[in-house]
Amino acid sequence: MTSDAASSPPLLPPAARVFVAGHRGLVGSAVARRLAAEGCQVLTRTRDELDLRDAERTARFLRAERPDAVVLAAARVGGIMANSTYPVPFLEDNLRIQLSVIAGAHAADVDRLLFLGSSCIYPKHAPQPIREESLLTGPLEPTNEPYALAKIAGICQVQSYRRQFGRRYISAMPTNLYGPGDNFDPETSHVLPALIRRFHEAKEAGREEVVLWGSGTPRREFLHSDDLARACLLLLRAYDDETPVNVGCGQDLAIAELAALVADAVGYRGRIGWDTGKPDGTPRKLLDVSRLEKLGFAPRMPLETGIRETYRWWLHSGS
Ligand SMILES: NC(=O)C1=CN([C@@H]2O[C@H](COP(=O)(O)OP(=O)(O)OC[C@H]3O[C@@H](n4cnc5c(N)ncnc54)[C@H](OP(=O)(O)O)[C@@H]3O)[C@@H](O)[C@H]2O)C=CC1
Ligand SMILES: C[C@H]1O[C@H](OP(=O)(O)OP(=O)(O)OC[C@H]2O[C@@H](n3cnc4c(=O)[nH]c(N)nc43)[C@H](O)[C@@H]2O)[C@@H](O)[C@@H](O)C1=O
Repeated sequence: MTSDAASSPPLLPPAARVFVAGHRGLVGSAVARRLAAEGCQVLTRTRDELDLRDAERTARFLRAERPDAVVLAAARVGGIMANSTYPVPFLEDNLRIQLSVIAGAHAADVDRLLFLGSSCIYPKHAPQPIREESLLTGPLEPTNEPYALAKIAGICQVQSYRRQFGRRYISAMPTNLYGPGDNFDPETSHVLPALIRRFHEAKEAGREEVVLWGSGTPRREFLHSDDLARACLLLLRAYDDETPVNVGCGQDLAIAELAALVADAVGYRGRIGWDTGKPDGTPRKLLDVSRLEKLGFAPRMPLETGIRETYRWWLHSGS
């Protein structure tokens, strides 16, 4: 599973040049910070400079730059409502980006690539905690099926380049993430930044109730983006197998419990209501992270601290 055989080149050379696709996003920005802190050279392009859905331009860019490795953290991403409202771009943008970047990396003879998937690739009712082996064993959660199918195609693409061409491409499946640089738009974001914003605005306006989506009973696992970035570095350096690797913290909580934590961090003291007309999504999504733990990973950021730091970041970000 791991490979640092003396005969083969290192999976990630010291001071490697790494193209981080999606470097302005939650994940890409954390990965770029981590790579730079560890002495790597980070190569970036904004979406205006290079739309990664454009296969020809992406291939040309990768051939010209020939990085040592690619981290594919560019994607069409969003919370439960964005996924269910815009299924077409969640399917098509992600398929296009993956086709451009993964095929383009191979054509440019880039031998190392990390593809970021998501825990939503697993069946809606997968046994908990979810092992990597649960992939393709049951029906998906309908609210994010197009996105999940695109991500499953990405995993298959990575595995196919390994099998047919011997490429050292790998996939990581992160749990729900949060941190600085997240999307705080109340309609399209994930739950944690949405709650920070909703509670903050209610506190500022002196409102007595905030109504959240769904029943509050679904359970989710949250990992800080800096912890994810450390996991990505570990995988780039030490993992070389076709099985995707789950990335999480190994603990989950109900959305109602998360709401209480966020309200406390923000200082909102009013009531919390639930709009059960809004979707709950998957009832539970807790990853089995034993594969990653065997490589030496342990998360560092406690959820309460991470929420407080992310709230502070957002207050000062002006976003
Ligand atoms: N956030 C989460 O909770 C989770 C995320 N993941 C995975 O992590 C990865 C990154 O997600 P995250 O950082 O949260 O997402 P963000 O939305 O924060 O960032 C996505 C990045 O992709 C870029 N991008 C999107 N479309 C294009 C395009 N056509 N051409 C070039 N760049 C593009 C965006 O550019 P721009 O800045 O210009 O918009 C942005 O920098 C995704 O693969 C996602 O599936 C997995 C599990 C959970
Ligand atoms: C990472 C993952 O993210 C998405 O899946 P999700 O985990 O269901 O995402 P979410 O963060 O949007 O919601 C989590 C829970 O929280 C509840 N909830 C309450 N109040 C708000 C609220 O105000 N906003 C949001 N977004 N959710 C809320 C919401 O009803 C749900 O029960 C996937 O589409 C997929 O893209 C994916 O991979």
